[in-house]
Amino acid sequence: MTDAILVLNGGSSSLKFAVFERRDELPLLLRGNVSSIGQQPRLRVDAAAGRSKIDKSLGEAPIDISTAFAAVASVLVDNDLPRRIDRVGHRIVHGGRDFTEATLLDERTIKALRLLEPLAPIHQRINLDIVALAAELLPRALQIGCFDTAFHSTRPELAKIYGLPRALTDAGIVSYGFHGLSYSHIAAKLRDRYGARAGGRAIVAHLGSGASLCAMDAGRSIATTMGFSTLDGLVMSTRCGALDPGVILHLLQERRLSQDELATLLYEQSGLLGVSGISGDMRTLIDSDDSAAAEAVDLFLYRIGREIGSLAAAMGGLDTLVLTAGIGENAPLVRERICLAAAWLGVGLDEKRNREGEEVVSNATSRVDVLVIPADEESAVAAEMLVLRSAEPTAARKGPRQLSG
Ligand SMILES: Nc1ncnc2c1ncn2[C@@H]1O[C@H](COP(=O)(O)OP(=O)(O)O)[C@@H](O)[C@H]1O
Ligand SMILES: CC(=O)OP(=O)(O)O
Ligand SMILES: [Mg+2]
Repeated sequence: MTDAILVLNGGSSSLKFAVFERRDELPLLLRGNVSSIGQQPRLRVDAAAGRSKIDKSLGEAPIDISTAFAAVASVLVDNDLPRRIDRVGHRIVHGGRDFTEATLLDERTIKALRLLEPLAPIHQRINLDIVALAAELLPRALQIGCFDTAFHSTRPELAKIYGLPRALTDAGIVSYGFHGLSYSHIAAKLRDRYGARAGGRAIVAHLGSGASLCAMDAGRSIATTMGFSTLDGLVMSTRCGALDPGVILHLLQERRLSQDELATLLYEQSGLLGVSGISGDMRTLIDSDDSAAAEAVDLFLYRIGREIGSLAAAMGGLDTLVLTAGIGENAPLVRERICLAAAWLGVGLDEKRNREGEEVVSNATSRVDVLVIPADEESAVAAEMLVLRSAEPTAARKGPRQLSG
């Protein structure tokens, strides 16, 4: 019997996976992840009905995506799941202009998505390599892509265009925004809690290895800190975040960096890692006594504080603040400092609730509800796959446009 959906979510430091029964309520069969892929990888599998939890090291050295996938595949096999899976849903980070809904990943679509690799170099290739690995393991299953960029396609035009000549905007050099599957899951949770207004004017902080903020009005994206590529906005684990474009010109013209050197610098050697010189992992930095580690954490938080002000301005106020993803869910200190930075907007934190990891962490006098909601891109992907009416995707029928000059 084939009745299950496998979801695969390749992030910049992890490969997360979940298996759901293909029914409206999406009962969860199994969930887990390989984390810290570039450092000291670990495999974790949550306990599902009648099965025991796994939490084990995969060695001291970084691993590549096929090794991480092999660990996931062996968990699926051990649980006798491959014979039940007939659809695999993939989180694909960049959908460009054409892919704004769940889409069958046929050869032509994969080719179009490969063209977007330079705009998300530490994700897109890996996401598409995962599609190939999954097709090898489950040759009879449909492979379906769900896109991080799609959720932000509803933003007003002014939130998308840059102050560049019109021809470049027309060629697709616009802001796309990312982490949309995480935001769409949070929007669904806010609707469950508050009804159709979904917490009114909300800022959601997705703080993982990659980090961004999204301003949502009634559950729809109004603005977000990431843009054309996954470099923009906040300071991240190894990515620089927003940067004066003059710095890029300087590095090219005066320092004579090659294109590859520049991409490596901005995507892999900057952010928390570059500023601290120690690590891109927030846990390590919080535990460190080194002043450079403290400065990296300070910069991360300073930029979040400023961007919260900017996004609140875009919505004309703030009713709800949500913290999510690896750092947002697990670092009470980070939550405390974000709430302090947003106190002028009426945010008040209940320190005890925050330390104890409650879902609502705002205090009784706070004008803004502050919530901690676990990121669940896997459920968002599974939900999109359920509503996929036809296996033939609109975007692929239209024929994808390329980003071109
Ligand atoms: N207890 C913790 N305290 C601080 N940071 C944490 C904690 N647990 C996880 N993190 C951080 O979360 C980040 C990874 O988040 P995650 O959302 O899993 O990343 P991604 O999906 O981008 O691979 C890492 O920087 C890690 O240090
Ligand atoms: C888009 C992005 O940065 O994703 P992640 O945080 O999973 O690396
Ligand atoms: Mg992630």
